[in-house]
Amino acid sequence: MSNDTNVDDPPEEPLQPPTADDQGAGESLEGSGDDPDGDPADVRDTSDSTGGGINTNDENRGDRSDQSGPGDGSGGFGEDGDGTQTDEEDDIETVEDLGSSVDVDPGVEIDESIAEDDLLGGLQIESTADIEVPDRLVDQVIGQDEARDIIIKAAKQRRHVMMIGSPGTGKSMLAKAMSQLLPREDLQDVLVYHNPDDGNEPKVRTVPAGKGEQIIDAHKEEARKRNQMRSILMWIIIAIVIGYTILSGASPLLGIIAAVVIWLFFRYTSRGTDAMVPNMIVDNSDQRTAPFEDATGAHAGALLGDVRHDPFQSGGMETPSHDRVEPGGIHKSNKGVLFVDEINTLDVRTQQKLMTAIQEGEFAITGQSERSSGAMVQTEPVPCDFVMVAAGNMDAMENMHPALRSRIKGYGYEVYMDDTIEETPEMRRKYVRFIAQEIERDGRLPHFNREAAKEVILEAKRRAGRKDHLSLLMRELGGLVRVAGDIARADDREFTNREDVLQAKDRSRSIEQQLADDYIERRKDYELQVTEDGVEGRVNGLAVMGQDSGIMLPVMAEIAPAQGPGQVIATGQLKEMAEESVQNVSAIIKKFSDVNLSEKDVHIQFVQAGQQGVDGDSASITVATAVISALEDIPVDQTVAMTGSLSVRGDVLPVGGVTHKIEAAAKAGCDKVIIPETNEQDVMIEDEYEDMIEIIPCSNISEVLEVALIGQPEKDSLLNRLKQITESAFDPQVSQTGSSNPNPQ
Ligand SMILES: Nc1ncnc2c1ncn2[C@@H]1O[C@H](COP(=O)(O)OP(=O)(O)OP(=O)(O)O)[C@@H](O)[C@H]1O
Repeated sequence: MSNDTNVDDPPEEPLQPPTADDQGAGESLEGSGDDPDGDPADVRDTSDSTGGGINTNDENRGDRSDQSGPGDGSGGFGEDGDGTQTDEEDDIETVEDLGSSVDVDPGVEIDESIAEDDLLGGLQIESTADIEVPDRLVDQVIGQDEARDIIIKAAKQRRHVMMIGSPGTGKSMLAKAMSQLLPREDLQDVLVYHNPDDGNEPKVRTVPAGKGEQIIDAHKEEARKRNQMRSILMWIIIAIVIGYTILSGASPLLGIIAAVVIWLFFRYTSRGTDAMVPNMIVDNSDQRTAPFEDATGAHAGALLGDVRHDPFQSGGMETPSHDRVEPGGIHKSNKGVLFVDEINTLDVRTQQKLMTAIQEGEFAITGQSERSSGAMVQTEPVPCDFVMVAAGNMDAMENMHPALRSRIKGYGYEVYMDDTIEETPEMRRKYVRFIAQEIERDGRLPHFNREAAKEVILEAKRRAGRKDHLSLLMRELGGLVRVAGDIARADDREFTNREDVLQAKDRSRSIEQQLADDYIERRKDYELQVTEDGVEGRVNGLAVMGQDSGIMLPVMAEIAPAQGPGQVIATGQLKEMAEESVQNVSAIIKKFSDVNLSEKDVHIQFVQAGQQGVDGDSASITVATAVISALEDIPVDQTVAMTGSLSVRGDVLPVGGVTHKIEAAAKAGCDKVIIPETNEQDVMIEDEYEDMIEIIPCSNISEVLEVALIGQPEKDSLLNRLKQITESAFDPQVSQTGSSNPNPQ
């Protein structure tokens, strides 16, 4: 390997491991500004022995073996907000130093005596403008302590991470934060050179970040000088030829033709000089942090690199192959973070290639389209020593290539993102800081006054759907902050106030919520809504659409003698759920009724429901009530709505989204709503609905029927029979001794 790099010659023997000499000044170019005679052809590197050289790819490959051992982190993280390293943070050595999740800045006064009950956690502020936003992204993350710790640890150890969880919980934010934690000094520029031996296999070289530009400039300057010299030479030759033609008395036309031929010759051959300028495919000169590449939904070319098609291909008009090389996300994220959301959407071949790239730490670039001239070209391996952060929901994990998953697992961490977090005064304070963060990020919104901030936190509580918890679906909460801020901004107000937040809540209704409201309106038009009368076999069920919209879905049941073996006949895609509900309730029916369900056809209809309306088995007490009502000919109170899951023993089990369901029942005009007793603590309905509806928690099916059925004495008789069987079912003594079973085997 030559020790001097002339700009005309790409470094040779690219795949030999560098010697100590190679790594030093030998093959490097220094900035032309330092060159005393200004000649780029002999520029030299003066940087230290590890930083300055043009690197062969083996240096990158060497890094990979380090990855298999634990604790091989390159350390050196701890940056200011711009991601640049600061001296005092260079001392940080343990994950714990970085891992402790920050509260609001210590300068803000906190009244601890009221913190417990105050929605702002005791913060003594006028508005969110008093809160300072931390510089580093990792410190801005609210909740997700485990994911945050793992990101910090993985950055130190250069491990891959898989984050699974709901959208908008901070997965890409954490991946970006990770790139700020990786050391910046490892960054490299990647240059692709023309290969004079094989035009279809361009050479690849890496240099420390920022050097690439100097090399390109030096090559361009050299090419410019050569072209200048050639031009002078050309004009001299043309002048001689024309002079000779004139002096020899030959036709001037002959002289002009000779001049044109000479000009064409020089022009044609000058292309070779331009081809010597390398193509910098990765330029990290301006990177203030390690690179972060979001390859979500990228096609193969964008992820793995590509070589552009050349329509001319030969005859001197073609673009040299090294100039047509385009890097992929895997190359641009070299020494940084490659973030891929919904990784299962990448096709299998691309996932396999990604796996190879992870394993090798380098990946040659070739044309991705088989019919393109780019497919003929394949570069030497290009470094792609990235840390991958894969993200998605549970489907993404199940459907991703098993070998790729095992690679991430084997060389990294997996973490599940939380949807809610326990509400503590400190956490409420962080939510106030979140509002300040979102305002700062947007850059135009007015800050929130105390009351507005409280309303946002209240909404986070409501959206959590769980007692003493706050929702961590932060993107949606950020949306509320932005809409409220926009309302205040439109009025040119200094601060966003509570009314703005309330209005924003109404305006930022999700599509599902709008659809649900539309359903309710239409039901009213067609009189499908709540009536005062009792109806046999018809129960007002409740469901959730999307994440935050309740809807009332009546369920109707009809029992008819079966022609053959009895079956459950349900409409549409809810058949499975209906069958399960009937099976659950059949155990109870068998005990209190003489009717043999296996000789009956049970018809169930979810009135006007699409599949999206009902989730899991949350309608099973509704189906059970409808079936029992139809079976016993006892009408159901139509001013009652209900939600709850049912066990085979008749227990009412908890379900999700109770708050939204209760609100939907109130909007639809119901007077009472039955919910599982265990869900009582999760209820956080808006004040406006509180007086509209009575919430009745129930723990077993007889309590549900007690509320829902009307029409004595049939109801009393049914409840008596039911009581006997449920009491014996719940009697621990009976269960323990097994005496309820007359014939124990
Ligand atoms: N835990 C969090 N702390 C602070 N802000 C957050 C958090 N999660 C999300 N955000 C805010 O929401 C925005 C979107 O979050 P992000 O893109 O990280 O979500 P995601 O989980 O990657 O979602 P998706 O899977 O839909 O891409 C962030 O830019 C940030 O403003």
